[in-house]
Amino acid sequence: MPETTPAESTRLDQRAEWNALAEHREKLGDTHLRDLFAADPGRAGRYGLHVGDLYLDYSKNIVTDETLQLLRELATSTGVTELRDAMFRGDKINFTEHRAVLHTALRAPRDSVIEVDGHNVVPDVHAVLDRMSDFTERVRTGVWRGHTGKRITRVINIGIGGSDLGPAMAYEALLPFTAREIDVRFVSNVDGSDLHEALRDADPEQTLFIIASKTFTTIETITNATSARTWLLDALGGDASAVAKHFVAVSTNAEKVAEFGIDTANMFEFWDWVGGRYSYDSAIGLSLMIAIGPDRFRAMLDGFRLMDEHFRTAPAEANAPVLLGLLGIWYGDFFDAQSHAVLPYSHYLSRFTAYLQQLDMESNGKATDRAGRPVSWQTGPVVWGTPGTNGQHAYYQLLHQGTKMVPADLIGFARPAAELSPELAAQHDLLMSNLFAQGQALAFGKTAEEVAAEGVAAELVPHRTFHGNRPTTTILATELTPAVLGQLIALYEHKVFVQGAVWGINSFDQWGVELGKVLAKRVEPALTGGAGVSGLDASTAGLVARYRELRGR
Ligand SMILES: O=P(O)(O)OC[C@H]1O[C@H](O)[C@H](O)[C@@H](O)[C@@H]1O
Repeated sequence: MPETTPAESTRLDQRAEWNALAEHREKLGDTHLRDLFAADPGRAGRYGLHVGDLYLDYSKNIVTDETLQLLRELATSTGVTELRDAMFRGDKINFTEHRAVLHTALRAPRDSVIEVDGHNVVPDVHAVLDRMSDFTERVRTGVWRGHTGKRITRVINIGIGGSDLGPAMAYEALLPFTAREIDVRFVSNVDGSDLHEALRDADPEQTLFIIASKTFTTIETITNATSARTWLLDALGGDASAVAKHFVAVSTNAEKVAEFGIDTANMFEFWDWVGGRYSYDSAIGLSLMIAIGPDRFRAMLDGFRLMDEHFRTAPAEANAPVLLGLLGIWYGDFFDAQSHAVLPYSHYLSRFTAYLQQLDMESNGKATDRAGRPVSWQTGPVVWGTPGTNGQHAYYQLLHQGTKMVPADLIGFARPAAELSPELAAQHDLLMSNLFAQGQALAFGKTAEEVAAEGVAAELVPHRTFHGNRPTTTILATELTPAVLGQLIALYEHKVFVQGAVWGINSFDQWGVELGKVLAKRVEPALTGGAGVSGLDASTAGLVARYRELRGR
């Protein structure tokens, strides 16, 4: 595997392994999960996988042993293993930005050696983790105090995208493990209402802002951070030295942090080999660490590491990220599925799918292969979903009887969250019975004969029939702990990796977000009234003119 631009290679859809899958798909035709289960009593047991605290049941996927074998052959021929090893080794596989992709180094053991340009990055990772732990302890125990000597009771993380979604998701996920005396908030939107709500009942003397931005140039974050500083200084009598006690930064860009006015002694560093959407276990997780404490943060890192090791060492047939990645390719490219639903049966995972949207869609939403050619196959799916039972009473109708195939992951936990009362904990069985029932209904449906046998009027039978054959993978974990969350996130990180590798795209750049940013900069002066509207297309110019009129400008 070359370190920079990959050489021209056979196009994915011209590979023999791809064609073999296409033929196999044709032969499979309308084979129903009902037939697959009837023909193979051992299927459920065989298509199950234990990794750490997770159990994956993938038997409700429209696959046979042959399908899985052919998919693995595709993975082999497209060099997934080689690219994986190159990633773990620190090669610059993000070749459009000349960067290594080493989020796995963020959870590497202290004594391991991972080099980027001849420099071992592991001691740097642990030095920052140690500084984060020390700072966290000082905030949590009240040793770190605000400018006027009061304890910190509110932490506001200001960041967006990868500098927001990870800690915000994990904070929700691990709420039962958080120190409730510190209220942690996340502000991302440049809509002033977001910061307004976080500040509404905040005491400036007791508020700590974490300005989280890899580049420290992101307009939304810098704008919100500037407003937050004004709010603080206005409240504390304009003494600029107050900033040092109320603002810390998380970034790769010390120069910009200093320029903003935050002392780099109060900066927690990470590095360009950590992609934004892969960064929440770096210093970007500082807000989370303050919420759950350093020990639980490290337990979460252990969970990530467990999955890293599994991905690095398990054979393809028993490798969970490989398996999930290949199943997604199977549906996207051979069944024309356009989306993938992630449906957690846990209230605490309410932001989980939003987090995965960036992880997956920013990574694999690409249409140019690594050799610079347009792809002629499907790449990343639209990822969507919300917590389980709520979705059942909203959009599951389409999952069951709509015209689209939506493969789904159903995620559930054997034990309820630790702090529930016995009465509320007892509701867990009902929650989980819904998860199991949905997987069953989606896979097996209900035939017209079965409906008719229940005495349903003939004209209603077609309406009440469920075709079934809608694939799901069930991920069952013991309990939503920090370690389990780490395992789950790393599972999806590596799944996304496998898919990008097979599709032959660079999963680690994100040029697609640039154009809108550039245009926004061009449009803004026209909105505020100073500049004319020249250079805009007719539709946009019309909208701008209308906006100005409505604002009385
Ligand atoms: O952390 P920052 O540099 O502020 O970037 C925040 C986000 O903005 C960008 O638009 C990227 O698309 C994201 O990948 C990134 O996570």
